[in-house]
Order: sequence, then C-alpha cells, then structure tokens
Amino acid sequence: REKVEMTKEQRALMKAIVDAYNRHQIPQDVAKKLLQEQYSAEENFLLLTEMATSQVQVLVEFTKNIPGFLSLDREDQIALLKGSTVEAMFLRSAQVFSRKMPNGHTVVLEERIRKSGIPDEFMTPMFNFYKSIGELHMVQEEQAILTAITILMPDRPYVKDHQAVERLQETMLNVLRKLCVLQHPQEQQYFARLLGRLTELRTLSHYHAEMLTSWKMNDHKFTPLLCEIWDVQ
Ligand SMILES: O=C(NC1CCCCC1)[C@H](C1CCCCC1)n1c(-c2ccc(-c3ccccc3)s2)nc2ccccc21
Repeated sequence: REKVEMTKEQRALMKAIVDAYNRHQIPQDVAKKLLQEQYSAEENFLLLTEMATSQVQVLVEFTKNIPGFLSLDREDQIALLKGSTVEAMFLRSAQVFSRKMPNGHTVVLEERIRKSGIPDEFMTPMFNFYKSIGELHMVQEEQAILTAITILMPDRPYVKDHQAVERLQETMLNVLRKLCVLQHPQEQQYFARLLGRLTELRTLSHYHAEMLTSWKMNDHKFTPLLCEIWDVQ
C-alpha cells in the first residue's frame, strides 16, 4: 500500500480547523451541571435553550474559520448554518457524552438525560447514536473536520451554488480520509464508518422539532433565534 501523506496545505487547513474548533468550546460544561443534580423538565428545557443559543454563536465563529466559507454567497452561508446547527448540536452532544469520565459518571449522565423531559420514543435512537460515536474513539482533529463537513453539506435547503459548497466539502473530505488512514491504520473502513455516522446524525436530527414541542412540560418558550434555528412555534 502506498504511503499516505498529507500535503503542506492539508496540514495547514487541518490546523486552522482544529484551532478554531478548540477555541470555540461551549463556555460552561453542561455535563458537569447535569452530573450535579437531576433538574426538572422545565429547568432542563431552559438549560438546553441556553446551551443551544451559545452553541449557535460558537458555530458561527467556528464556521468563519473554515477556509473558503466566507467567500461563499452570503445567503448560502446562512442556509448552510441554518441547515446544520441541529446536527452540530447532536454531534457535539455525542462527543460530550462519549468523553472519558470517571467511572459511573456516564451512567449517571445517561440517567439524567433519560429523565430530562425528552419524550421516551427518542431515547433509543439518540443513545444509539451517542454510543456509535463513542465507539469510534475519534481524535479531536477528526471531530473538528467532521463538524466542518457537516456544515458544508451541499444539499441543505435553499443552497443556490451547490458546486461551490461541494468543492469546499470535498477538500475537507480529502483531509479526513488521509487523517483516518494515519490515525486508524488497522481499520480499513474507518473513514467509511465515520461518514456513515453523518447519515445516522441526519436521521436523528430529523425529529428535533417534535422532541422539543413534546418535551414533558407545558408552554414551551423559545427565543426568536431558536424559533428560527429549530423550526418551532
Ligand atoms: O445540553 C445539551 N446538549 C448541548 C447542546 C449544545 C452543545 C453541547 C451539548 C443536552 C442536555 C440534555 C439533558 C437536558 C439539558 C440539555 N444534551 C443532549 C441533547 C438531547 C437532545 C438535544 C436536542 C438538541 C436540539 C434539538 C432537540 C433536542 S441535545 N445530549 C447530551 C449528551 C451529553 C450532555 C448533554 C446533552
């Protein structure tokens, strides 16, 4: 098998993405809060809306650092952000859930999420996704580039210049492919498995509006930003 090597440009691109990904972490650690105590459905809903609002801001900042993103058509930039925030939220949640924690913490965290107010029918697909992400043991470079690939999805609704987005995404996919070979030399199909998770992620995110409107509580209040992002109200 030929030696896989990243070009100088690819290494620079990856460094830019990873730095941006690490710079734009979520301010306070939601897992820590959830491990402290079991909140009511109302408190959890509020916590999610707060986390989601800061996650959207974080995502906008991260996206600005994706080389080429700011040269896309302005409306396409918005369409890509609007179309990917929920998936990015679940992807980041999966990474938070799969993070190495002291024994027993993951069990407690799962318990807290199961009792958070999210309707029961979404628990199995959600935790299946979280566990399938955890099993991949992604390195942070892979997490960062996978997030960029999720944002640069050409088939999001209302994207006009498909080609331009496809070109950017393809550049990212080439970097990810090489990274997977270098990081997981034993697993031939690791790259394919990673991309398979994006399909699972899209399916999971499909139910997000119903998850929110059937949260086990009365009058669900959303901020204007979240109404826009979450297709609710
Ligand atoms: O805070 C959270 N996630 C942050 C989002 C931004 C990025 C950091 C993570 C929530 C909490 C769940 C329990 C109740 C409070 C909120 N969370 C979820 C979600 C389940 C369903 C979710 C959703 C998203 C969009 C639309 C409809 C539903 S997110 N999975 C987690 C796994 C591990 C730690 C937290 C986790």
